[in-house]
Amino acid sequence: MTAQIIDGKAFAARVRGKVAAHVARLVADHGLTPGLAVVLVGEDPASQVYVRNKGKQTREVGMLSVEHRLPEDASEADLLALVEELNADPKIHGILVQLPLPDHMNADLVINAIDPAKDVDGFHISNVGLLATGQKAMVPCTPLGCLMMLREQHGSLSGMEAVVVGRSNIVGKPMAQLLLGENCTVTVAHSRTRDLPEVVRRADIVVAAVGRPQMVPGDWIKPGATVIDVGINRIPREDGKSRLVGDVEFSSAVEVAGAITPVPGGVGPMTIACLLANTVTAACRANGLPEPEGLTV
Ligand SMILES: NC(=O)C1=CN([C@@H]2O[C@H](COP(=O)(O)OP(=O)(O)OC[C@H]3O[C@@H](n4cnc5c(N)ncnc54)[C@H](OP(=O)(O)O)[C@@H]3O)[C@@H](O)[C@H]2O)C=CC1
Ligand SMILES: Nc1nc(=O)c2c([nH]1)NC[C@@H]1CN(c3ccc(C(=O)N[C@@H](CCC(=O)O)C(=O)O)cc3)C=[N+]21
Repeated sequence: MTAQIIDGKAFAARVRGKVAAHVARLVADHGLTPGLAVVLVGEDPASQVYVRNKGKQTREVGMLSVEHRLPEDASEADLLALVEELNADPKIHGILVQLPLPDHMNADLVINAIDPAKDVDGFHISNVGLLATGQKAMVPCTPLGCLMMLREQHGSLSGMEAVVVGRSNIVGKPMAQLLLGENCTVTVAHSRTRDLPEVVRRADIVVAAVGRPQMVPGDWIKPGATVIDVGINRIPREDGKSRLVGDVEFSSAVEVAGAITPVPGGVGPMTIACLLANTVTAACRANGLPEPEGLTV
C-alpha cells in the first residue's frame, strides 16, 4: 500500500486564509494592522529567497511587512541596536532574525534581545521555558506546522510512539516538547544515537530534522507510520541544475508509511503560514484582544 501524501502547500493556504480573515477583522474592528519585521544579515541566496517569500505572503494576508538588511560585516552592536528599535516600534508585533547569523555574531545574545512578546520564532529563552513547562508561549513555526498536520491526520496523538531525529533548538527540541504535550512517548535521536534504524522502526510518528539528504530509507519506517520530513536539502541533478530533497528517502518511504509529507510542498510552506499565524497571535496578545482560534497550540 502506498502512503497518503500530506499536502502541506494546501494546508498552509488554508492556514493563511484563516490568518487573513482574522487580520481583516482586526483592521475593521480595531484599526489594528499586525506588523512583521524580518531581519537578514548577509547575502546568503537561499535566505534571500526565503525572506522574499515571507514578505510577499505577509502582505497577501493584509499585514504590514518590513524588511531590514544588514551587510555581512555589520557589527553585533548594529544588529542589537536594530532589534531594540523594532522592540520599541508599536507598528511591529513580530520580529524574526533570519538564522544562521555570521560567525562573528552571538546568535543566542541577539535572539534573547528580542522582546519575548514579539518573538514570533519562539526562540527566546522565555518562550523556550514557557513551552517546556506547558505554559502559553510563542511556539516555533516549524514544529507548530508539523503538529498541526499531525493533529489533522490523527486527531488525538495520546500514547503514540514519536521519534524525532535531530535535537536542534529550532526544530528537534521544540518538536519533542510539543509531542510530549500531546502525550506521545517521545524519543529524541541525534548523531550519537546507537542503532538509529531500530529506534526509528518503533515510531508511529517519525519527524526527521537532520539536514542530511534522503538519510532515512523506507526500511527504517514501521508500516503505517506517519512521516514528517522537515529536511530541506539542495542536491545536484543530472542536468547540472539542482533539486530539493528531504531527510527521508521519499521513493522508498512512501511504499511503507501510512502518511508522509513531501519535499518541497510539505513542512516548508507550513512554516511560513505559522509565522504569519504567530504574528497575528502576538498582535492580539499585545492589544489584549482574543486570539484567533485554531492557529496556535
Ligand atoms: N522546512 C522548514 O521549514 C525548515 C527546514 N529546516 C531543515 O531541517 C533540517 C534540520 O535543520 P536544523 O534542525 O536547523 O539542523 P541542525 O544542523 O541544527 O541540527 C541537525 C540535527 O541532526 C542531528 N544529526 C546530524 N547527523 C545525524 C545522523 N547521521 N544521525 C542522526 N542525527 C544526526 C544532529 O545531531 P547532533 O546534535 O548530535 O549534532 C542535530 O541534532 C535541515 O535540512 C534544514 O534545512 C530547518 C528549519 C525549517
Ligand atoms: N529565524 C529563522 N526562522 C526560521 O524559521 C528559519 C530560519 N531562521 N532560517 C532558515 C530556516 C529554513 N526555513 C524554511 C522555511 C520555509 C521553507 C519553504 O517554504 N520551503 C519550500 C520550498 C522553497 C524552495 O523552493 O526553495 C517547500 O518546502 O515547499 C524552507 C525553509 C525557515 N527557517
